[in-house]
Amino acid sequence: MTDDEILAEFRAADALLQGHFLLSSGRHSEYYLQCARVLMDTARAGRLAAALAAKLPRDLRQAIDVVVSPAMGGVIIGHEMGRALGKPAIFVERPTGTFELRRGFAIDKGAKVLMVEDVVTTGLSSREAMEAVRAAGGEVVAEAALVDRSAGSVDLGVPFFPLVAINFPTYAPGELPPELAGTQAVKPGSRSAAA
Ligand SMILES: O=P(O)(O)OC[C@H]1O[C@H](OP(=O)(O)OP(=O)(O)O)[C@H](O)[C@@H]1O
Ligand SMILES: O=C(O)c1cc(=O)[nH]c(=O)[nH]1
Ligand SMILES: [Mg+2]
Repeated sequence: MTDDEILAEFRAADALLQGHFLLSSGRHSEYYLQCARVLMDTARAGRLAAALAAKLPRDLRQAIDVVVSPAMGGVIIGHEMGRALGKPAIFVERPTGTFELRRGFAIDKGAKVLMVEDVVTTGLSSREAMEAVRAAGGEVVAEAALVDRSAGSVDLGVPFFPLVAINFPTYAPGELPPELAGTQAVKPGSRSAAA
């Protein structure tokens, strides 16, 4: 799929939002990609996962033992990636603020893990999820995501395969541009404000 075709899927799902958003990292942005709206169409979710899986080198695809995603945003695309790759898909979640495996999920010692996210902005959530995977005994060999909002500038410490890379500017709370300053930010994601 071309970048234009992928962004057309986001527009068709009314998932490219404009306003004032507080992101998971604490940064602010005028734009938000609501991947949950893209993935609510199961055929579209399957199509995008197949396109993302096709971006992974063949030897990497074969080496992966398990797909792990950070909840909530990573769960659906992680599950679809597991289906596309023919691998099991599990997730980490943070009911107390730190990612952990629950629900009877476990990772075999040394298992090769593909981390799958919906969106990567600063990479903070990805790095936190990778810590949980390593603590559980897994080896993170790569990450895949629907969208890299850092337009290639983020370093996750492992090879990173986004379906599309976009540069939507983000701002620290004290550095808001005039069009955002003085407007109330909406926080669509589920990371607790305290985490
Ligand atoms: O690269 P980052 O700066 O960490 O930003 C991206 C993260 O933000 C969103 O999750 P969020 O924490 O909002 O919660 P959710 O997945 O539960 O919606 C998204 O799903 C990524 O996990
Ligand atoms: O950085 C984020 O929290 C974020 C940005 C975005 O565009 N979409 C999303 O789901 N999360
Ligand atoms: Mg998330």
